[in-house]
Amino acid sequence: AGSRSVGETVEYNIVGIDPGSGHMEATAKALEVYDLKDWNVIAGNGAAMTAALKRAYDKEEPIVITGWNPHWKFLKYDLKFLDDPELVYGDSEEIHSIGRIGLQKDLPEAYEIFQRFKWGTDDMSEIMVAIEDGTKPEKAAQNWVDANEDKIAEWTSGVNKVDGDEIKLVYAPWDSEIASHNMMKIVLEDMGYDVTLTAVEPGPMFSAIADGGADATFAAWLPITHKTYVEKFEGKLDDIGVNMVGVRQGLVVPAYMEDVNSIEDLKK
Ligand SMILES: C[SH](C)CC(=O)O
Repeated sequence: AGSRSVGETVEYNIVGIDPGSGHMEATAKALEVYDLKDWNVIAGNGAAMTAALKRAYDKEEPIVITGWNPHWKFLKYDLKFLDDPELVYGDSEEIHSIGRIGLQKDLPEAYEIFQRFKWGTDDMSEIMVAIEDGTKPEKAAQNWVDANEDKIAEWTSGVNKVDGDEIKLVYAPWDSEIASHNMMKIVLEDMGYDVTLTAVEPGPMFSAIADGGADATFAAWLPITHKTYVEKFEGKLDDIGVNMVGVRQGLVVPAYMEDVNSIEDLKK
């Protein structure tokens, strides 16, 4: 019999993450745009996706996952994004800090810090890799804060400390966002805030800020990944600024899948 199609080698499955994520929305669109009608995306979460990746990678078996960078998987495994000529996933994206309307008036010092907050994919990856290697998120974030006082001073110098003001941060527990939000919790606590950090699904991450139940998130991937949510809550969110550039989402395969280099190749 001839060699199996790429689809047959992975039972036409793409291993995805949580249902409400921008990944899953973009991947559903990719199946349409690239006419991958026999394919389906398995919803799950980041941990299930990376567990499936490990199982396949250790046996050098084919696998297609929804992936994003920065993420520790690119440091641990030899992976590649599939070319996306139709730009369904966009190309380079940015992560934005989003606040509730009124935040600048209510918590001006925190707002100033959020306006100045910017760090690199390597900074985030440092915390993420430490967590993946077994360090607790709070400890991995504290270690990064201790080693990067000069960078943090760019966000906080000249900002007055507060005396126990409450601030509520929300984030979807993707490995990248676990890193960023545990780090910012420490920065804000060092500035005197009483910080509540709540992990929620992607939808509630935006709706909680839009209805004022939460104060901010640093997890909005734009212009494509979270476009739907930001449009849905148009006028009810304050896009405070970009905290990271050069991020990317898309379909990812191990480099050993040498004949699969574009989403188009999934039809081979
Ligand atoms: C961190 S992932 C690109 C986020 C998402 O897919 O919504």
